[in-house]
Amino acid sequence: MQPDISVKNLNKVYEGGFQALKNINLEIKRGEIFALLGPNGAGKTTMISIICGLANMSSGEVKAGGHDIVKDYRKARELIGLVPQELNTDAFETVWKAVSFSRGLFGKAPNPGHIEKVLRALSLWDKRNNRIMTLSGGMKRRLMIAKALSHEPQILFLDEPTAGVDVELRRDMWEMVRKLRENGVTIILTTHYIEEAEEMADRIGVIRQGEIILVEDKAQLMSKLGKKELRLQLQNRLEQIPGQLMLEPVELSEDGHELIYTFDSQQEQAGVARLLRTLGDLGIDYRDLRTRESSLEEIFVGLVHE
Ligand SMILES: Nc1ncnc2c1ncn2[C@@H]1O[C@H](COP(=O)(O)OP(=O)(O)OP(=O)(O)O)[C@@H](O)[C@H]1O
Repeated sequence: MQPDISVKNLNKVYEGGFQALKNINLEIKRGEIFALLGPNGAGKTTMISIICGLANMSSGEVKAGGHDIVKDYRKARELIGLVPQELNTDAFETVWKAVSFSRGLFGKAPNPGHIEKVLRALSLWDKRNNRIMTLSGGMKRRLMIAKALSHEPQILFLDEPTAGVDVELRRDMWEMVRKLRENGVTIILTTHYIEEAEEMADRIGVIRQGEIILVEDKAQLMSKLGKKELRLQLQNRLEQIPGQLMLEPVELSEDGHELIYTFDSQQEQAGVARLLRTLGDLGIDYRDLRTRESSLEEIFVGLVHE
């Protein structure tokens, strides 16, 4: 199946000469949730703006649903909904009008049935006659999504959908995004919140200083780059790591009561067996043994600081 979004050799050089995107290549599959993760200023918004037709690329080729976003602008744009970081709608407008108007911008015939469905799905139906200025912050966020869905897009971009949102609303948003995906919408979200990518994404792309440094299935990423840690609580305090363990990836806790052994998730368990055997040979007893896997956050921090 052709990808919903295909980006080839995309470059963006801003006026003044700053290169915000460097030869980006990326394909987004139909029906997936793709999280684009990167630190401040990495180029996430720039990339989304180009794909959504709000900014020009310097070179490269981008297609949405097979349509070139420059040569076949209208067809490509019709397929895409964008939830920007900030709401840009007249505060005096009503919810119903704002969402209906958004649909009209795409040249689509009015469809009150669809607008009603979207507003109900986003729990905004009761507020349809309210002016936007009377909505709470969370409702305004949902309104932005409603506007983006007004023209029935196949692909939805969410630019930091939960920045500054409380935990409860964040969970609601996640739930909503999942429902959209169930209905066949392809979703690309940018986020600073690694927790969000971990919770939601099927695949993750990491962008750093304008370059995509990795694209991977979430599960594979976590098993490939994740580390495991084995902590042994010692029966008796150690002054230092015994010579026999010097070549192993072992650390001694500051108080001397714990040995910490770190290994790659993918690595076979042979190292652990060897460690435990050596401890047995040395007569070092332990009371307790715990393992821990690194979170996506640790993987991400490791990646962007490499
Ligand atoms: N209009 C512009 N002119 C010049 N440089 C720009 C312009 N817009 C963005 N940049 C620069 O391009 C880089 C990427 O910015 P962008 O907003 O795409 O990053 P981001 O990953 O979305 O960051 P954040 O997470 O902070 O939103 C930054 O260094 C930024 O200063």
